[in-house]
Amino acid sequence: MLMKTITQTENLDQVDGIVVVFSCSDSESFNSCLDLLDYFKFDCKPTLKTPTLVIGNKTDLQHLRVVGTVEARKCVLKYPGCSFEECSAAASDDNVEVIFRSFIKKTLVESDTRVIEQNGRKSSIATVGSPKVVRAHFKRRFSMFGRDRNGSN
Ligand SMILES: Nc1nc2c(ncn2[C@@H]2O[C@H](COP(=O)(O)OP(=O)(O)OP(=O)(O)O)[C@@H](O)[C@H]2O)c(=O)[nH]1
Repeated sequence: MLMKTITQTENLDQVDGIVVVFSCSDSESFNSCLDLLDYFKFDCKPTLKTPTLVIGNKTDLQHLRVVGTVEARKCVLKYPGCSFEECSAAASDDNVEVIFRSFIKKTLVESDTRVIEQNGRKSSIATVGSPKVVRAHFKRRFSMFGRDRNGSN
């Protein structure tokens, strides 16, 4: 299903971030994840710098775990621009939202930085702006995530 989504994506070099999810209880899914990282980071050169988050899901199934945290992190961090987290989408108290919010924040900063670099300007508002400017920037960019389905906050 994931591969289908990828082949349909024509402008991979224009994406702001990539999230790859595997199951900690399925070594095949981890191998597929590494195949995807090979594709993104080595075959698909324009996305080399694109922030990429790899998530080991299903940590609630500890008794079925076959992919170790240390091993997975070590493999993933070898790829440029990659970070690694683990979570459980099934455990209601898990930090899925925190992980995604933090990654989105990172992609927005890096995407703004890339745009500014492409436009040939010297500084980045996202990384060297005053705290006030940065706060206003994120408030604007995150306002879309704080709304419920009716559009109210
Ligand atoms: N125990 C547990 N089950 C999960 C978790 N996340 C997803 N699942 C279950 O795993 C199954 C597959 O989840 P999907 O959301 O369909 O994910 P998918 O990537 O399309 O899954 P695949 O069928 O493996 O390709 C479903 O039965 C989910 O309920 C998790 O964190 N813990």
